Amino acid sequence: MSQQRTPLRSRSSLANFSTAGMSTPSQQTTKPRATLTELRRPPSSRTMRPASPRMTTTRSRPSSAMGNLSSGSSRPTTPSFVKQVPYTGTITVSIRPNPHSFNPAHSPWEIEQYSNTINNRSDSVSYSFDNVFPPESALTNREVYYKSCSPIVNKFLNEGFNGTIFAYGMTGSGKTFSMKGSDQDPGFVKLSIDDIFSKIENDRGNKQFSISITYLEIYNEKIVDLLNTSSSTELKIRDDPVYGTKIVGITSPVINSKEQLLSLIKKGDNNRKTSATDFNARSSRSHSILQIKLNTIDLLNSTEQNSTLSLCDLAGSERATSSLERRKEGSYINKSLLALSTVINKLSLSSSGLSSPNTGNDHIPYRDSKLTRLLQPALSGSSLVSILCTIHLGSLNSAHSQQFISETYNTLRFAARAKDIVINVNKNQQSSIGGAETARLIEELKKTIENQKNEISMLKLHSSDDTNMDNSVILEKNMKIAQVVAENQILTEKLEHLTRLNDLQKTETIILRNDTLNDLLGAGIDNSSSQVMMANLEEFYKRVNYEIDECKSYIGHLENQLKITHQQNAFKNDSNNGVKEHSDKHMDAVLKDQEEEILHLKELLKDKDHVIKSLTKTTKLRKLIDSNYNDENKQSNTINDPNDKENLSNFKEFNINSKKPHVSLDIY
Ligand SMILES: Nc1ncnc2c1ncn2[C@@H]1O[C@H](COP(=O)(O)OP(=O)(O)OP(=O)(O)O)[C@@H](O)[C@H]1O
Repeated sequence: MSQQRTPLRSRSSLANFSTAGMSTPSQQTTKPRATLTELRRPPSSRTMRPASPRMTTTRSRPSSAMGNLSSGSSRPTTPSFVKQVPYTGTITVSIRPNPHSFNPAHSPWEIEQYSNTINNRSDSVSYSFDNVFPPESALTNREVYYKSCSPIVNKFLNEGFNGTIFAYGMTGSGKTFSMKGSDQDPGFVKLSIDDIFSKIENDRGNKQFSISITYLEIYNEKIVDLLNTSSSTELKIRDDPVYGTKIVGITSPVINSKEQLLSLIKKGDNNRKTSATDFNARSSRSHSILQIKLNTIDLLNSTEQNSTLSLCDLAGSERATSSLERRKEGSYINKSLLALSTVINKLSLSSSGLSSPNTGNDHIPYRDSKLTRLLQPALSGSSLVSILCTIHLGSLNSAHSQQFISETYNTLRFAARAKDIVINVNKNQQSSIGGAETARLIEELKKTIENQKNEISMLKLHSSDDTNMDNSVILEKNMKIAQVVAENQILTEKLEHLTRLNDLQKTETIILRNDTLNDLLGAGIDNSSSQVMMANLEEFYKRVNYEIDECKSYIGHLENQLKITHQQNAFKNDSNNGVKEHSDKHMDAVLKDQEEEILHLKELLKDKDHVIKSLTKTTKLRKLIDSNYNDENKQSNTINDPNDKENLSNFKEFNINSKKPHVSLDIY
């Protein structure tokens, strides 16, 4: 990717600006707490649709609105994009058999490609999906990607939709083969990155793009940052109004080039836990999620849009294996896949109108596993989704035949339920650069808080029903409630903070800040613009100082809150010994959250200090260059007075020769 860019005029956060705008070397940045621009969109809701006929012997399903690119399919298409927003339709579901475990003479399964159907000969059960690929080794990942994923990647790139692609299936069935691929046959990750960068290349005249990524794995129910495995602290999931959920403290490097992105992913892949199992010599023992966050600035109509593409390679379901460690991993894997299956089942019932809202049965247990919690935004309507289900067609006389048949049935049932889910996806809002969005952001934050409160009530309702449950289950449920309450408390704090910022003058300050900064950095280097630049710089200092004051006051507010929580904690421990243990854990979680918030804010302040220092240095440099070039009478290498000598030493300090610098701002 070329480094030549016109100045960025966006309301990106200061922390982002300092890594991108200042063209520092590629950094692994941990994002600070949400800034104004980060607070964008709460997850949107699912819609109900009329009941679809449940499984009989033959399932004929509507295709997803992403369009079926295969020829010959006669199935109707579900409603597609109506005037761009929202998207109402089904999840794209595709089936891909592993060619190595297929014996056509003995397999109970047969595939009808023209109708995208897979049938079991022994019991005449038949399933239809958006795509059912043939079990051929010659079928490339590119062909599968083109039919099952590229419509979603295109919507992600061109229309600002979030996209989620995940591979699900039994161990050894071909998930990693499809997602990761090989040098000869690149997988979905590489193919979507190719699409992203060719889009950037094509649109570089009219649009500016910035990309950041996160790459994590869920191993034994713990989230591991694949781009920074040195940290021993467990990463936590939080609700987030922009992306639905977010991981606190995960590294999120800004991407400078395709090569850098691919090498980061390679690094992450190498950090992933893999081991040999009974079915796969290099089995993934974790679920991995790669998120590519794209910020697009349309220079023609001065709008900005954010969208996220999530690529997930799930671990495979499996039966008990001989190794103790593999068994332990396997039980975590199976538990989280069961949670995913339950979520999919409930969403499918809800979409079919078969669950009753009043009984509380439509409560979707996203919090039962880290996997479902992370996929929650996607499955609850903030993302277009494509699921690739990989299967073993097997053969009746193979050693693993029974396991293959039952796992393939499980996978197909999962796929069939997923196909029943109707999602109503809003594309991410385009925001005008320079327009005040605070009021809308506040509304969205309020909605998220309200949704959380409903979830808390729902969870409480369920706990009060559970009179026959044993103590450990009740405790676990209570912990879940405490967790949501803690998250809710933090979002409420954030809302208060944002509301305080919503004073018109303060909002303008935030907007102007980035414009000023851009003017400052994007200014030419003649004398008059240098003066403008100096004036801007002074203005900028004032504003940053104002924000620092705001941050300090917020830190003070949080510290106060912390004190109150400490006091309440002490009081509760005195007065309520019966629930002391649980109360302790809950309070600890709240305290830890608040301490993290303070830490983040302090980091933000540090970032700002850093930006001020960099700007001071830049200004000094510009002054030097201006004075050197604008003095036409001066001989280029003659040093006559003390100021010139000082200038020379300053040039040395900056390690430059006295040539006019080329001013360019890169956003990645
Ligand atoms: N469509 C395919 N064409 C050719 N080879 C395949 C295909 N699918 C899978 N394989 C091969 O099968 C083996 C297992 O595949 P892979 O590792 O992708 O399985 P997996 O589903 O990711 O398993 P796990 O859940 O254990 O990680 C690999 O050797 C892979 O190369």
